[in-house]
Amino acid sequence: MKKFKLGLCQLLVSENKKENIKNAEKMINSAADMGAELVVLPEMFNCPYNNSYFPKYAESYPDGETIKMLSKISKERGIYLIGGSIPEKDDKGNIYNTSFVFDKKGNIIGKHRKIHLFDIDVEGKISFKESDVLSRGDSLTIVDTEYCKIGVAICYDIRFPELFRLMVLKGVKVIIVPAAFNMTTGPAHWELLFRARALDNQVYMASAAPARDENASYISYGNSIITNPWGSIVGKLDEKEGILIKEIDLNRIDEIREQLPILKHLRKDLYQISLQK
Ligand SMILES: O=C(O)CCC(=O)C(=O)O
Repeated sequence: MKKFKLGLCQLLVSENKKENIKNAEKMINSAADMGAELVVLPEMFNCPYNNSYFPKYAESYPDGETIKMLSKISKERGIYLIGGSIPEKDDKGNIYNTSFVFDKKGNIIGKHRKIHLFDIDVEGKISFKESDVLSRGDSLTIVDTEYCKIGVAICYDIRFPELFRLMVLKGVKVIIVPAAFNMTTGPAHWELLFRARALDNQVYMASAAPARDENASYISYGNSIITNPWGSIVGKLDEKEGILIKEIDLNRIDEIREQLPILKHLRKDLYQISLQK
């Protein structure tokens, strides 16, 4: 199948975990009602994006309440679901920023633990140090679907082009990056990063972000987005809660790669990137 409908859910995240889970379920249902076959949630959609909340909101696979809801709804609605991300606890007590991915029968088909932790300090604007609380993941995440291979990364991961090129060299055609940019780096870099990764790799890129809450300790930029292999924006939300549904046409990837064969023109005799683990 060369075309499918992608749905992004941009939801408002509160301090109430149960409410967040309920809201996510409601929005997934709406996206499915609107015809989405692959639905995406934002980064940390069940928990405010703040280190002090992550340990308390963390849950383990497979018994966590958020994880169970995601599996149930993907089965009920017969959709692929990229469950944004949530704080995940392993059996050693490490906490990760993790995206759980489900197929149309509610089976888990992928689990991405954010590889690059968001440790930044932009003077006078924003500081964040995920590594104070979170551990980092160590693997690429690629899932097989009936449409194509789909890559998954989380937020700050998008700033590392090697990761995306590696996924594309492994045959990925669509890359989903649940994210929560902020009011400093969002206006400056958000669109640019999604357009650039799509253009560099001639793939579709998409992200769902939390809706903006001006009273939160970390203010999300919102602007959930889909970019295409030509580097253009296919659709984008504003800062409010909302759902974006767009058709993904995989034929466009083949056409553009035929006309502008940059992946064929790689000088692998001169340079190469490889996975070390
Ligand atoms: O890279 C950025 O500017 C934002 C990253 C971020 O918010 C995150 O990784 O959660």
